[in-house]
Amino acid sequence: MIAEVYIDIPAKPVNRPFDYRIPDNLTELVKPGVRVTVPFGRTRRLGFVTALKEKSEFKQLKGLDSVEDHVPVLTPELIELGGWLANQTLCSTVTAFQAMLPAAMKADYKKLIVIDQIERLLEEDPELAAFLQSAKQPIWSEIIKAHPEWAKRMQRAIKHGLISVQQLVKNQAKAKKAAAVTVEAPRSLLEDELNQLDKRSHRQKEVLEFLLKQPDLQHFHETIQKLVKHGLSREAIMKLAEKGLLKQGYIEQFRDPYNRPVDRTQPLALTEEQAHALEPILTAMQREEHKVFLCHGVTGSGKTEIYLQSIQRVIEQGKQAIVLVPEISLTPQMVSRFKGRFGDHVAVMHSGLSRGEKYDEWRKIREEKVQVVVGARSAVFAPFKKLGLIIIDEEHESSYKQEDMPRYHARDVAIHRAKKHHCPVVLGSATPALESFARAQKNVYTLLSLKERVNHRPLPSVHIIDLREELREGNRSVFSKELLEKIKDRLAKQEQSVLFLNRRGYSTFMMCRSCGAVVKCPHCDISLTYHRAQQLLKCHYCGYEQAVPAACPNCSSDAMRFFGTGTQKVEAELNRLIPEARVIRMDVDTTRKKGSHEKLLRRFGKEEADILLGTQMIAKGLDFPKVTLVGVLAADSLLHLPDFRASEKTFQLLTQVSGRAGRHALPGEVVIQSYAPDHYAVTDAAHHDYGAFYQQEMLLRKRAGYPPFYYLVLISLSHPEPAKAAESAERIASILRRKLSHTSQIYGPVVPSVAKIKDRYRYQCMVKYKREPELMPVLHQIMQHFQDSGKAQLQLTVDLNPVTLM
Ligand SMILES: Nc1ncnc2c1ncn2[C@@H]1O[C@H](COP(=O)(O)OP(=O)(O)OP(=O)(O)O)[C@@H](O)[C@H]1O
Ligand SMILES: [Zn+2]
Ligand SMILES: [Zn+2]
Repeated sequence: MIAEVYIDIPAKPVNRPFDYRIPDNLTELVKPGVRVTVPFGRTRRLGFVTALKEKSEFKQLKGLDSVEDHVPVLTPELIELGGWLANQTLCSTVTAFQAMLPAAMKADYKKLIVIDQIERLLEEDPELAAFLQSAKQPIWSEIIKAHPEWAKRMQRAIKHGLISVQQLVKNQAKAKKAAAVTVEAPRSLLEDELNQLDKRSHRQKEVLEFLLKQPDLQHFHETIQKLVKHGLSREAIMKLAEKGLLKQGYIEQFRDPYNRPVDRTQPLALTEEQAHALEPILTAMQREEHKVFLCHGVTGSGKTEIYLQSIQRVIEQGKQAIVLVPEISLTPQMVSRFKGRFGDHVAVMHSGLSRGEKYDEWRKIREEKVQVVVGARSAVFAPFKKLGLIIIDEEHESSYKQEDMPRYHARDVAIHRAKKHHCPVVLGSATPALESFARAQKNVYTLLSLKERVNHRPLPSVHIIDLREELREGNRSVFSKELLEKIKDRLAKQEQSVLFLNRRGYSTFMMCRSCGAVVKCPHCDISLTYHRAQQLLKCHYCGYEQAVPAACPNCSSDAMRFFGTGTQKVEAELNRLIPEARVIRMDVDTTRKKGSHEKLLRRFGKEEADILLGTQMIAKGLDFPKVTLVGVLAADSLLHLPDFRASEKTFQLLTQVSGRAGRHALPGEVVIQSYAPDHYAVTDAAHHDYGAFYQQEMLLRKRAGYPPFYYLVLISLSHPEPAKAAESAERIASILRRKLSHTSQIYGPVVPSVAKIKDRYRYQCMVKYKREPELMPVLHQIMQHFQDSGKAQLQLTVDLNPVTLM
């Protein structure tokens, strides 16, 4: 038999399978979807088997080395999906496969040292020989780490042909195992032993007595750790094992990242609007019909309950469900809503988990130990075999688009998978992406609307404050008089406030007041950010850091000042203005440590603070009953980004943040401070008017020729030499102009707003099109050409439907 294998070659993607002969002893084990180790060139690499066949067109085939998985890690559906993904996003198939699996499954390439001439080695370097012989698996990098001085000696031994180096492909994916015991002997033998033991062996007696009380002795299988917890003696257990009554073995264990009690919840009686929205979803599931629903419901309208009740039905059908949630709203609060309803049927996947934890959650899915996964973007690849439903909450979130290879959008993958499984997709949001709402308008998606909050709770009333006015009246604080009054009022009433600022750090950048120069990163064309805690200026692209300069690097003036407002500065000002208020600050800096995010929110939930001050990460998913005031400190911080989605993002953010207020019995109020108080993104958000915003924004997009009226492709390249970068960019633009139809518009090449990153000069070309049958073939050609022509220095990326143009 012959296996087709996609090989993990990072440098130069080879986008086709290679044929390998399957040795006789492995025929049973090699199946489509397993990972294998194969010889490739002079090395060994990991690969994915995608198909088996009888014959190959090639003659001299190499054989497979070994098989890494007992159970295929890719299902037939995922193998197909990988091919589709590679084609859609112009990446190699292996890259697509890797994106679908937890990181622990990536190969770990190591160099193993093998002794070839032991006698001569013993003579020449007895110390090294002894060491290598005693090591279980002598790995080059590990030895060098422990004994750097041995590098020379090992190199000499290699030169003399005494030892050699072999490429070893290590499988990082390991299940955690715990020592366990089973009962080997029949009940009668245990009883005999119990009677024979003398007094001094009372610890062994305890173990036997415990075992004899077990109802199903034959299938008894328990970890030693658990038995010891029951008060039994480890030594006694071992003694009984030595006697052959018990047998030692292992139990595979799942690390449980959410190992904490959750209160079980019951389905709520639905409101009329909820029932209306749920019904068509259930019908589609019943009929095994693929449909995409757009559930547009105002904040607090109870979308989550609709998700929960449709998942309930999925489980009853014996099928499985995927729930995608944006990374930052994958809070413990969110997770416990699903765990509370479905308990152990839920796996959770997000970036906060360790490698091992992620791998274990993935295995629970693969081994069908759970029916539901709640996770961030990549959970869309959960290897369920009988998908009954895919839900994407906050479907407008830009984090559903992956920003590196493969550049996929989770929405597209979800719809592709759901088609294969004949099941519905539910996209939910209070502020759907313009593209999605437009599709619903055209009946490509089915619109489900929830116009009211649960139990007719009012949406919060919103006040817009004109910051220019405040400044004219001499108020230089980041707080308008009105907002400050309202915060004090909540404090008096013992209610809570949430303050939102779309920035991080103490101040964003450093500028010279004398000449206007901004301190920039020497490797990237971007201003450095001041980090107060370390007193450093840092680059957010490449990590470069430097001390704060005393004088302007441009004109030597000492008038260097920090500009911009960050959460730290606001916190300091709050402490000054309202010293009695207890403030929790949540931003990248205070939530860096694992679990700190959760801890801060728990404290706020327990009312240990009056004010929650934070960045984006507090904009979503939070649901605290005592929050009656939300303040947005600078609504326009997003509005002026060079991005055609700037207004849409501003509208979405303002609506989401406002939605945190008055979600329970107490009515809520929102204060939006802005330098552009008349901008429709601000006023429409204040009026909770998605419809008006949609109309206005669609008009502008149509005029400017942006999505959803046109599709975009962004082709970006970078090169260490500016001239080479420019030349390649010109070539690409001219290929596009020559080969695409004249209905498509080609822009560029242009230098993007960040002109240089990590000492590489950047160029971009953009294609706008409505229908372009030649697009994919031409893009594939361009990728192929620039990869093959040995231009190793050139980096080229193609981004279809980019979420940002920066
Ligand atoms: N049928 C119901 N009866 C009573 N309470 C409900 C019902 N449905 C939802 N709720 C409650 O209403 C609140 C808001 O619901 P939920 O968080 O699901 O809204 P949402 O639409 O997801 O909001 P957002 O878009 O702001 O996240 C929650 O506290 C939830 O428990
Ligand atoms: Zn200067
Ligand atoms: Zn940099």
